[in-house]
Amino acid sequence: MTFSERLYEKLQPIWRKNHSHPFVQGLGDGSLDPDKFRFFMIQDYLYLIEYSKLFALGSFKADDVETMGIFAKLLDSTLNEEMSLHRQYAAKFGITEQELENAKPSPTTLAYTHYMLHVGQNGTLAHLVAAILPCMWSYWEIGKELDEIPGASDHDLYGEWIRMYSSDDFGELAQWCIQLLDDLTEGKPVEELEKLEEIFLNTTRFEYMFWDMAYNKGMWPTDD
Ligand SMILES: Cc1ncc(CO)c(N)n1
Repeated sequence: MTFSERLYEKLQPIWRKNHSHPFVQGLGDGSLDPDKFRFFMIQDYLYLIEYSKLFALGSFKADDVETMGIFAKLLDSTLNEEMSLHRQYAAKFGITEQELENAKPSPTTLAYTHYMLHVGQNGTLAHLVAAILPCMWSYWEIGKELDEIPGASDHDLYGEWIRMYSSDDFGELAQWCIQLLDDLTEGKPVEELEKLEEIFLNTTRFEYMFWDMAYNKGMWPTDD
């Protein structure tokens, strides 16, 4: 069993919670309140700005030019392809680019991105990959699962999101990252694997918190 297979098997209970969250279920059956989706896409835009910096860090930490190049491709595809989806949705919701740039992160967006950046800046390349992998892997899995629902990927509001995350292009990047984690953990001592598993678990948990934050439009409880 590879390290990624071990992680996937062990964390299935949390992954199933993510997949069955009412926000995700609402994307699939089209019942999601558009206002919740609007909140989600703004927070996700802010999230991806910070998340993309991890790919720049990955390129810096990589030991070979090929891996550097793929992290550079991940940086480009996130900033210029994945986030173009958010800019298009923002336009649909009448949100200007200025509003998008001026939006403020929720506590969950702040905690999730800062956790990944902390791990990415202070850890090894394997730590960085363990931190970023639940993000792309779980969205690819969720995208494929929703795409199986008849008509879901044709929904006038949520269809484009489902098509993006169920696409072969997005899946290829997720699969590359899965393979990279397995390559980086080959022959590693059990203590190192346990540390990587903890990082992967934490960002898997943050994925659930992000769905929940979006569904409840959770901002700072102390603010009006
Ligand atoms: C919170 C979150 N997780 C994963 C992805 C996939 O890139 C995303 N866009 N946002």
